[in-house]
Amino acid sequence: MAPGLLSVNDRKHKVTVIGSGNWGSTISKIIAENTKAHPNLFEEEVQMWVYEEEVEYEGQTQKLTTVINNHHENIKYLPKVKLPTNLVANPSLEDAVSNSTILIFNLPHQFIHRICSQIKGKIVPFARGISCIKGVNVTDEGVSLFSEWIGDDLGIYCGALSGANIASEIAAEKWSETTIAYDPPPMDSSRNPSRVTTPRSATPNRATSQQNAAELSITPLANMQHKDARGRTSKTKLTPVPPEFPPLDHETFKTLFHRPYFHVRMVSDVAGVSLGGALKNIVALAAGFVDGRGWGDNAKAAIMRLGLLEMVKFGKEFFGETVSTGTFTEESAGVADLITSCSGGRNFRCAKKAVERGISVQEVEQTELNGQKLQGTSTAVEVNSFLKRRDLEHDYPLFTAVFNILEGNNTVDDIPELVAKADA
Ligand SMILES: NC(=O)c1ccc[n+]([C@@H]2O[C@H](COP(=O)([O-])OP(=O)(O)OC[C@H]3O[C@@H](n4cnc5c(N)ncnc54)[C@H](O)[C@@H]3O)[C@@H](O)[C@H]2O)c1
Ligand SMILES: O=P(O)(O)OC[C@H](O)CO
Repeated sequence: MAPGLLSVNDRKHKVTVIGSGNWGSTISKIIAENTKAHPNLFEEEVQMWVYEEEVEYEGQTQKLTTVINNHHENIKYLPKVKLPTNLVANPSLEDAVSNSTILIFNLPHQFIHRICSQIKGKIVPFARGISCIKGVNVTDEGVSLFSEWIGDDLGIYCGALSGANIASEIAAEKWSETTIAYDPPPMDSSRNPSRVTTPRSATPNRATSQQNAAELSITPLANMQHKDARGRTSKTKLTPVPPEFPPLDHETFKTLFHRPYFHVRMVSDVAGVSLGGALKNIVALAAGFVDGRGWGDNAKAAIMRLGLLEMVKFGKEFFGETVSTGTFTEESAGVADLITSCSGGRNFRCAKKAVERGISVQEVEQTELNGQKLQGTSTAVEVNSFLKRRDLEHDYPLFTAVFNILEGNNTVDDIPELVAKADA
């Protein structure tokens, strides 16, 4: 090689996780284990941005970041789980993301807008993101995915991770599966022809044929305008990943997240994966309501069936026919997440306790979750305001019932009659 020239893949990716809650800390643990295991691809040290707060530890008031860095445990949001020593808690958002080429967004969805405005223009231009956020972004104009919103706001490409993933089980290294949707512009995977790629299926849930073709040839940068799986052209003109870095493709992301106890399936349906994670939280509240009322497993199964139908309908109606029904019915991000969330998720548990005690779900959240945040309550309100503006509440009777129960307009006893309209 000529002196001064970098060989392909001389550089490594630096990874930052933005968020350090129950799931943020668990995903950080997984990633730090994998960066250590794959030094050819990633810098070993992983940054984890922590929303700083004071905690009581060993009889003293200390900063949460200090406790995490000294004792390798997030005592507030993921207690009793040892975190890898190559995971560094950082209270400065700007510092945590500086020079990072992979950004993992993992925090309650209500905080993401402010976080993005803080780091806009301060990240590596060719960085790529993965959103682990379970929620949808609802504005007056409509509903969008956080992966899209993050990508457009920061001028990067962002995929999505979601699955049947109760954090505490995964942190304890109990086996589970997840789904990562990543459908980047062809240029990302095209500029490294030396990389060996395996042929991918042509089903809508696998890498697109556009990607396959792109991996085998160099795509001129002039042709960078990219349509994703649902035909949406990104507003962002992306900066290509330089050739001295390993490509940021399905293979690299699978390597970053896959563990023996955390199995990853890569797909391209970003909308389906994101919507599955967001909407199942509304259904999990309904499952908690009927369980708290003492109606048993048959009622809960009915809620899951109706919930799945409304999830698929919502995806098809507002995100187009290119959202794959298979994502909802076959992937961890769909039906599996629905089942686990309706069995033991926080939304389910808090809704159940609320009915048992005759108090609001928000009161249970405040008293029982030690700072962790429910996503189902705000998603139910946001989705309802979106449907109401379009006069579509009646087409989504379960989502609407959950909203009205949260608001005190209906009770759990009204659910059978309200959802019967779905079958009428
Ligand atoms: N916990 C799970 O089992 C799980 C599993 C899969 C996906 N998710 C999803 O992952 C996302 C993150 O969830 P989580 O469980 O890590 O969070 P969490 O429920 O533990 O929320 C607490 C986090 O919010 C942070 N926070 C509080 N106030 C803040 C503020 N003003 N600004 C910024 N951050 C603030 C806290 O520091 C803490 O990190 C959510 O969308 C959730 O639905 C959670
Ligand atoms: O605890 P929940 O209800 O936020 O759900 C956690 C995960 O999303 C389950 O996959």
